[in-house]
Amino acid sequence: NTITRKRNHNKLPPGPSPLTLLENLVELGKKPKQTLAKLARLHGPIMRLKLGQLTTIVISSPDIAKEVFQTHDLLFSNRTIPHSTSVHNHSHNSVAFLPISPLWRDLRKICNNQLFSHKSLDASQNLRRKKTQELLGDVHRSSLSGEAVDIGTLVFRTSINFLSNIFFSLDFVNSVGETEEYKVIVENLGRAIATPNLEDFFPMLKMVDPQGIRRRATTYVSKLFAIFDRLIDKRLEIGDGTNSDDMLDILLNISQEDGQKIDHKKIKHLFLDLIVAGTDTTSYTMEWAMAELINNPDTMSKAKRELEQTIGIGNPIEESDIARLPYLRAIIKETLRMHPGAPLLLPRKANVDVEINGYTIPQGAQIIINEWAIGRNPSVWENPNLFSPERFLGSEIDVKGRHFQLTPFGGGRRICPGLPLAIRMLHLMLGSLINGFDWKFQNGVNPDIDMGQPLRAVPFRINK
Ligand code: HEM
Repeated sequence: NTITRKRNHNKLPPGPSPLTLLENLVELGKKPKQTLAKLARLHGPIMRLKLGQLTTIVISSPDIAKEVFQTHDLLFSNRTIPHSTSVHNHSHNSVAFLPISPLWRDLRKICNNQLFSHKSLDASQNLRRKKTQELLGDVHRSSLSGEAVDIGTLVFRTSINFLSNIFFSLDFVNSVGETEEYKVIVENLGRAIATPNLEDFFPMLKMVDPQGIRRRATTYVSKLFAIFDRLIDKRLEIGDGTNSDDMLDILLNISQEDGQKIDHKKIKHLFLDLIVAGTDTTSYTMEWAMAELINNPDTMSKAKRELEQTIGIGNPIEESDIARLPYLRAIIKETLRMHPGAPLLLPRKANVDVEINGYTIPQGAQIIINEWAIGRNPSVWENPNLFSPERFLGSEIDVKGRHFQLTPFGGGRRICPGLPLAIRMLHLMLGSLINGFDWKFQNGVNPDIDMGQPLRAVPFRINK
C-alpha cells in the first residue's frame, strides 16, 4: 500500500475502466458506503480516474492528503464546480464554491466575525443551551410515553433552529411537519452536490439533466430563497425601530455601508450555504455517535461514568465542561473517524500542474480526499473497524486539519469554517442526551443505519 516515490510524471496509477467507473459512480449515489469500501480496496493511496472531460485524482493516504492541505495548500485551494451549483447562479456567490477571491475572503470574514469566532460562539452559547434544553424536553416527553425517538430528526431540528435564531431570531421549525419539510430541502440540496452528476463529466449533457439533479436543486433552492425573501422583506418593512441585532440585521447594515461586500442576493446565498453545510453533517454525526454508543454498552457506561463524576447525573452540561470530558471528546473523534459526515470531503482543483510524491497532478484535475478510506485504513489505524474511543486517549490527534489521518473537516485555508461551532454542538448534545437518559434500540434491534434507516431509540429518564 505504499506509494513508490520514484519520479513517475504523468503516470498516476489509473483507476477502474470508464465503464466500471460509471457503474461505481451510479452506485456511489445509491450506496455511498459500500462503494467507498470497494473503491478503497481496489485502489492504492492515489488513483487517477478519467471519465469524459474530467480527470479526478482520488487520495486515500494521510501523507498525500498532507501535500494537498499543507505543502501545496494554495495550489489546491479552489474547487471544481458541480454543475448543480449553477442553479440561481449559486456557485458565483457561494462561500463554499467561489475560488479564492476578494468576495470569498469577505464572506469567510463575515462568517468568522458573526458566527464562528470564539467571541461570537461565547455570545451565542445561551441560545445553544436553550435549544439543547428543548431537545431534552422532547426526549423527556417520549420517555414518559415509552416512545422511540428519531435521533437524526431531533438533532436536525435543534441545529436548524439554532442557526435560524442566530440568522433571523426565530425558530424555522415548530412542528414535526416543518422538521420534515426542512429536512427534505437540506437533504436534497446536499445530495445535489454529493451525487456524481454525469453532466460534470460529459458537458454536452448539460442541457439534458439526465439524472434530474439540477431540476431538484432548482426546486429546493427556490423554496429556501422564497423563505429568505419573505424574512428579508419583512425586516426591511419594519425598518430601523426594531433592531434585533441578529445576523440578518448585521448583514443588512453591511450591505447599506458597502453594497460590494454583500447585498440581498449574496445574503441569501450565504444563509443557504450555512444551513445546508451545517445541519445535515451535524445530525449525521450525532446519529452515528448515538448508534455506536447504544451498540457498545461498555463505551456508553464509561462515558456516563465520566459525566457522573465530572458533572453529576442528570445535571445540565455546559460548553465549558467539554475540556474536562476527555472520554466524550474521544467518542466524537472516533465517530468522525469511522463515519465522516462528508466521506469524500468537498472537491478541490489543481490550479496549475502540481508535483506531489513524484506524480504530476495535471492542472484542472479534480482532487478528492477519500476521508472514509483513510479512516478505515489498517495501515493507519489498528483494528480500523472497531469503535474504540480509547485509541484517542492520551493521543494528540485532533480534527483541526493538522493531523492528516483525521481530517473530517478538511484542512488548509479552505477548512470547514463551522468546525468550532460543530464541535461545541456535538459535545453539548451528545453529553446531554446520555447524561439525562438511558437508551435502547427500538424493539431491542440494532438498525442498520447504513442502509438509510434512521436511528430510532427509546429513552429512559435517569432519576438523579
Ligand atoms: C460535523 C459537522 C461538519 C462536518 C463534518 C463538516 C465538514 C466540512 C468539510 C469536509 C468541508 C470542506 C473542507 C475542505 O475543502 O477542506 C466543509 C466546508 C464548509 N463547511 Fe462544514 N462541516 C460540518 C459542520 C459545519 C457547520 C456547522 C457549518 C456552518 C454552520 C459549516 C459550514 C461550512 C462551509 C460554509 C464550508 C465551505 C468553506 C469554504 O469553501 O471556504 N460546516 N465542511
